[in-house]
Amino acid sequence: MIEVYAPASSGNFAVGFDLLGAALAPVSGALLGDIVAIESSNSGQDEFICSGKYAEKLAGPKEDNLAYQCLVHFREHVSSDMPACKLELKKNLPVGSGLGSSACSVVAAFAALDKFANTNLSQKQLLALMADFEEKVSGGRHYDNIAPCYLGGLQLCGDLVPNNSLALPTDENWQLVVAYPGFALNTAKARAVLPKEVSMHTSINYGQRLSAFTALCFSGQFDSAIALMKDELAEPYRQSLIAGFSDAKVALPELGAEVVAISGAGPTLLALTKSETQAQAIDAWLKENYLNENGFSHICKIDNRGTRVLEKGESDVIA
Ligand SMILES: Nc1ncnc2c1ncn2[C@@H]1O[C@H](COP(=O)(O)OP(=O)(O)O)[C@@H](O)[C@H]1O
Ligand SMILES: N[C@@H](CCOP(=O)(O)O)C(=O)O
Repeated sequence: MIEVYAPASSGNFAVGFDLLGAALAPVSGALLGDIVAIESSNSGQDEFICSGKYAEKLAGPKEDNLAYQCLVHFREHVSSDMPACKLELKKNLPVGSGLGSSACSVVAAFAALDKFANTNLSQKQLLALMADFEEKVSGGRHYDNIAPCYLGGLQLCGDLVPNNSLALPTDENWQLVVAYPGFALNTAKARAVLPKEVSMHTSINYGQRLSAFTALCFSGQFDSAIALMKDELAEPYRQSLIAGFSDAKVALPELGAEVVAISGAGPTLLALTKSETQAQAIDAWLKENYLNENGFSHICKIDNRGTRVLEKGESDVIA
């Protein structure tokens, strides 16, 4: 049996709407992401199981589940002679969270199928397959969850980027606090509130911020880079969809947060600081003030490993 883990990711990373995203690893060492287990099927037919903490949100027909759709697509279009398999999605991320939940299932499923069938697809082929599925559910073609989820790190990604993704250097001191408030916000819905067009001024600001952020990361000037982490494209239109976000945006800088942003399309909040003590204070404030009984908050670092095959026993500690 092969078990493939795909980490949660934070799309946009404040400064790169649809073009920048980071993979996340809780400092506790626990896994925050979906797992796909795949093995040969004894029945001679493909089998699908969805388990895990958030499986009940995907309790409908298996045909509605992205991981099952990946299996069907892979057999029809990539490897028709692949042996019959039993594929289990362990759904450990909440759906509609802003942590790249749909990307996580898609990436884990395709990576597991590629390994099981020994198809050895290239990075470009896999990312293209993954982006097709992300596009179907979210209402826009964006790589800012699938690329970091698959490759790890902080990725600048898009159709015009060579191989669709380029890893940026990051500061080892970054502490990323991600707080999921416990309710869902559908990505397609959060994209529908965005303006279809933006002004020349806004476009130029966006280009400046993202290009300067990228150049500063490459020259190791991380403090200047994070000073540019501002989202003028999506946050102004989305913040009213996220109860508590505006209050957190005011409160968290007083606790040392250098950036407070919406993670992906929300409702997860992303806060960045360089101090462990401040990260703990931010995490405590969010637990007290931002979450309902279904929410969670984790202090994370950037996950530089991305999607990977788990060793035996490694899947035991789920965040
Ligand atoms: N395995 C899966 N993981 C996540 N979402 C799935 C999965 N299978 C189907 N879906 C559907 O895809 C949609 C994903 O919603 P979206 O808001 O894009 O999630 P997220 O922002 O967490 O990626 C939901 O309608 C959900 O029911
Ligand atoms: N760039 C996308 C990111 C969506 O991330 P998700 O985790 O909410 O699916 C957007 O902002 O719409």
